[in-house]
Amino acid sequence: MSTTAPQKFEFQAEIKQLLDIVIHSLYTEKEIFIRELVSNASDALEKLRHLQLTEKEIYDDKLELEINVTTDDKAKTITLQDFGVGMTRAELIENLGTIAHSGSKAFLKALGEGGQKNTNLIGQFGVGFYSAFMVAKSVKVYSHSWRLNEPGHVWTSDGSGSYEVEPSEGERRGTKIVIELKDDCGDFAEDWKVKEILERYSAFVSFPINLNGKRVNTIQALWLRNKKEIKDEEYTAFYKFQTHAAEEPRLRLHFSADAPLSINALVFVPKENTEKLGFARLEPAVALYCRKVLIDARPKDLLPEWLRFLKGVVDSEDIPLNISRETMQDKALIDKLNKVITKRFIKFLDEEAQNHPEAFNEFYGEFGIFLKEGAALDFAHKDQLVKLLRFESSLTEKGKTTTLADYVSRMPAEQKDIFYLIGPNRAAIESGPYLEAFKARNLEVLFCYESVDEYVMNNVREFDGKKLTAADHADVKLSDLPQPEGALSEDDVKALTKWMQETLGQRVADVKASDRLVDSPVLALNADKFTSPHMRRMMKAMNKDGVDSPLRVNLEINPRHTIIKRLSASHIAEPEKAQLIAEQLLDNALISAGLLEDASAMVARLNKLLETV
Ligand SMILES: Nc1ncnc2c1ncn2[C@@H]1O[C@H](COP(=O)(O)OP(=O)(O)OP(=O)(O)O)[C@@H](O)[C@H]1O
Repeated sequence: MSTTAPQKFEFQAEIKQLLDIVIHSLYTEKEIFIRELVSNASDALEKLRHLQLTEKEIYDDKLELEINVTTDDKAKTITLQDFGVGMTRAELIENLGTIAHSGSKAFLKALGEGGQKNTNLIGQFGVGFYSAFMVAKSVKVYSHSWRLNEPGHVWTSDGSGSYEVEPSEGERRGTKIVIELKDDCGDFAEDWKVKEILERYSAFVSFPINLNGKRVNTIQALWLRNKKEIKDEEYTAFYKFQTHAAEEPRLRLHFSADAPLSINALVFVPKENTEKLGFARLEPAVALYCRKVLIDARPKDLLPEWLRFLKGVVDSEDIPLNISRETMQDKALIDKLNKVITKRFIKFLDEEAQNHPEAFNEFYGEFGIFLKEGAALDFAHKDQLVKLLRFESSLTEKGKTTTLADYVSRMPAEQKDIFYLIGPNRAAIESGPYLEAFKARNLEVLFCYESVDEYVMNNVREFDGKKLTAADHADVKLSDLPQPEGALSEDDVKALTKWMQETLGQRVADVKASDRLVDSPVLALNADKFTSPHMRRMMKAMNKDGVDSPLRVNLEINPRHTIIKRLSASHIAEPEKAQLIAEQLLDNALISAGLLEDASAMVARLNKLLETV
């Protein structure tokens, strides 16, 4: 048969099935057809660039390697033209009439497994060239191969089961796809609409994209360039473009890997942690690209939750372009990417901590809470993350911090646990009664000021084989100190604690002499093993059930303290005043523990006590 007359072909059965679904699905994100066609155009240009290195004779060789998109809002058409490799007649038939590409095959396979009800699968795969039929009444593909002696052809179809191919005179090299839009898809013939879509999906495509004669993509895909050749200003400009930030980034990591996956990543830590400022929980903002084409701007599982503060781009050639923006089909692949990037980012933080401790500490002050979250919840990375945690301690200056490893290196041989205290700030912890027993025994205590710290410490549980232990926990056993002179006798202590127990009634579970107290008269330890003082405070604040029960504490008294000695001497002779003092001592202990829940009785009591002076 002559090849000059139009020739009609039936689509392969699978393509018919595919087209039927593409056309009839109510898939909402129709706009992705632009991404798919631009991506095909970019591939065709890339292939041509390679051919130019090896081939002497290329048809229409002077053409710019660019993509031109034009819209006609009167005729309701959109046209995408590239000056890439183009297709011969045989290639048009082979590539556009039979099921060639892997995405469509995977789509049909998944469809076969789930039946027709799975038509929404189309959103999960993308179907390359055929996505044009989501919006098209008809599609014309004009193409001229790069080969000199191949004439140009036009491929035409309305997607209903057959297509035609006929010669077309005067074609430039490459491919021009003219889409006559369906009536309800007229938007895609509007310049502003197409501009927005191109900017979103194709901003970094390496060939110029012109829309109605105007260049759309001007930013380079920085992440694919050699980092030695990139200036700081370029990184900053890219960061600002990508994140719409006004400020420079705080830290950046640019890396590539070939195994186990091919990855190019450029991620940034912003200046500020907006969650800390009270803004909403951050959403994932490291976009996933495949060879410069956007796959998903906010992929959910690309990074662990605790890395949600990172911004930037991850590009992997291993990702099939038709993976969806909505649901990542290839979970195993995303998991692999997640592992590689997380591991690399933790290593980067480790290096920062070693090489730029000041910058790291500033970062930690702003974003440390995310590392804590990771240490508590990300089991796979817990061990590495715990090493990055920093705390003030009883041995650091105010504002200076220690690592757990350094703490352990300072531990005396007989110390088994790593001790910590939770409090609103350094002054509160230092002036409280809990620290003094540890100080007297030269035991270092970590200071924790953030509300998540208790949760973190409970989840982390141990470091380097040493248990993390709250220093205000009733179970902590400390070594004996030499008894100073002038303490109450054992009998006096017995009598006083018995009397206090009776006097304070339900408010205390137990009263006993303390081996912890050095300078303070009393100390309250939580009698409830399961709800720490800090947890109780938080639960109260959140109005949680189970904290309505009256608080009961173990009260410890210091038999060497003047107030206690006086109380011992006077409680029989002046029972009324002694009762006021005992109650006030309990309230003082509760204040130090952050457990005083109702201060109203205290004022009246203090006034009464003052009257006795
Ligand atoms: N603009 C173009 N220039 C040259 N060849 C093209 C062009 N568009 C499509 N093709 C050819 O048609 C084939 C089928 O395209 P289609 O978009 O369906 O799948 P694909 O591009 O191979 O796969 P994927 O979309 O997964 O990358 C391509 O492999 C390519 O050979």
